[in-house]
Amino acid sequence: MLGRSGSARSRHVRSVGSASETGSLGPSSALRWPWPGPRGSDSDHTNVYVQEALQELEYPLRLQKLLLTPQREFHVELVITLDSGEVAAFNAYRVQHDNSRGPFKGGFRYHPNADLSDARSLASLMTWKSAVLNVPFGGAKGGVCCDPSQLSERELERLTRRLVQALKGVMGPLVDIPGPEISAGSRLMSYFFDEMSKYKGFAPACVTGKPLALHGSYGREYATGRGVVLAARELLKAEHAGRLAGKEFVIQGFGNVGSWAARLLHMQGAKVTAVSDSSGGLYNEAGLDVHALITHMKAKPPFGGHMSSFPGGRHIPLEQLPTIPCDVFVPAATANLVTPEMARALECKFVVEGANGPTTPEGDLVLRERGIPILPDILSSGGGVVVSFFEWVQNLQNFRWEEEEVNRRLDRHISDAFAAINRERTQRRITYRKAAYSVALQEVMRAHLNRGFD
Ligand SMILES: NC(=O)C1=CN([C@@H]2O[C@H](COP(=O)(O)OP(=O)(O)OC[C@H]3O[C@@H](n4cnc5c(N)ncnc54)[C@H](O)[C@@H]3O)[C@@H](O)[C@H]2O)C=CC1
Ligand SMILES: O=C(O)CCC(=O)C(=O)O
Repeated sequence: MLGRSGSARSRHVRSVGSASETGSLGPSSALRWPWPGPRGSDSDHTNVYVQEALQELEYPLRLQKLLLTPQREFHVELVITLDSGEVAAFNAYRVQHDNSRGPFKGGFRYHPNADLSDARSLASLMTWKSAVLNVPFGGAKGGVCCDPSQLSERELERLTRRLVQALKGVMGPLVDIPGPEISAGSRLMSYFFDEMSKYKGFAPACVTGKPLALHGSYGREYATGRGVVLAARELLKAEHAGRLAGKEFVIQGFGNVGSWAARLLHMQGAKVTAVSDSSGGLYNEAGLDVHALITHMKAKPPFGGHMSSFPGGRHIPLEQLPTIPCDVFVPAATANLVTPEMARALECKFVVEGANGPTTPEGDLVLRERGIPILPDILSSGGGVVVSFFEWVQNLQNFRWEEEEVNRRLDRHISDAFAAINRERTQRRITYRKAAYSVALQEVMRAHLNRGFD
């Protein structure tokens, strides 16, 4: 019953061209503990947390391996003609980690550092995120290794169409559904949908995060930021720390997730005293006027477009951000920024993770030792995938829900997930992160066991 390491869970890596499914995971006798991750990758922080939670769940080693390794991996080369007429090749990756609970789901990020090792860790994270938030998806993640700031809109479009052409055989509404991620917003999702439609017919459910005008859902654009706010609300309640109104927040990262979280917190009466983006930070002890800041950031230079020219706050260096006293620190930029050094510098009462993997395992340990509770990414950065699920459901039904309906249901998913994690945490006297992984692992394992292995 347990020995299915060969046929169903195959791994496949290709260097160029379109993807197909072949290959084998190798003999199960090669199992070791602790499992080092595929090809011994040491940058897989998700597996550190998975292994920690697994230690107390007493699953047989062979089943543990299912959870620690991706089901399939694809590496393709995308060749496009640049606007200059030159030809350029870009590497792209898709890792499909687990689909026992539903189709693979997760974004494609366009980033100069996108690589296979990152995609593995993030695909696994998506499996646990979907499970803990009770959406019927598995986990996947992709990356296109490029610097989007150096590519024109037309070049990004060509790259996205090439991506679909390379991976169309292993994606689709009931197989693997991408969504937005770093530097990949609704515009690129539209190209993905349009290109996929050439091969699959009308199938808006093949990708989420599309614009409203093209079968997107109300509420998806701000869903991840909204999820952060809802998760913070539940945390404060559970910790007897009161309500959001009046609380001080410091937010690292001012892109889709950070800026929406800031805006929604501001609307709820919380005080966002400091924010940062990759260029630097901004601080106002009395609370930043978040709406004015967003308007300023959207304006074109010389009237705006940059944090440092915003008149409503003091410009601070990036390293000063964590030292600003606050109730809640929200890392919403990129992975691994909360290192042990930053964890020691933080002057907050709570951390609510808005980014994927913002805290290194070593940073996590420092915060634990300091007694600062952390709400983990698999819960608090999950608003996006929850509303992506709603978008997928609406697309399959060819129907659109009202915005209030979307937001009400998102609130329910986040608060139910928080309650399940908090029960596990208090019963077993463990951290929020360990409790979240424990709940997620049990969900996924139940699915595996119910589906069987023959
Ligand atoms: N967009 C979405 O729906 C979802 C995003 N996430 C995660 O949230 C995080 C942010 O994603 P998005 O907001 O979509 O990306 P984005 O590209 O819109 O924004 C990223 C922001 O982080 C800033 N940043 C980069 N390095 C920084 C540093 N060292 N210090 C301070 N700020 C820095 C950038 O300047 C930018 O403001 C990522 O980890 C992503 O994986 C997670 C779930 C869904
Ligand atoms: O909506 C989606 O599928 C993207 C979500 C995602 O990649 C994430 O939550 O990290």
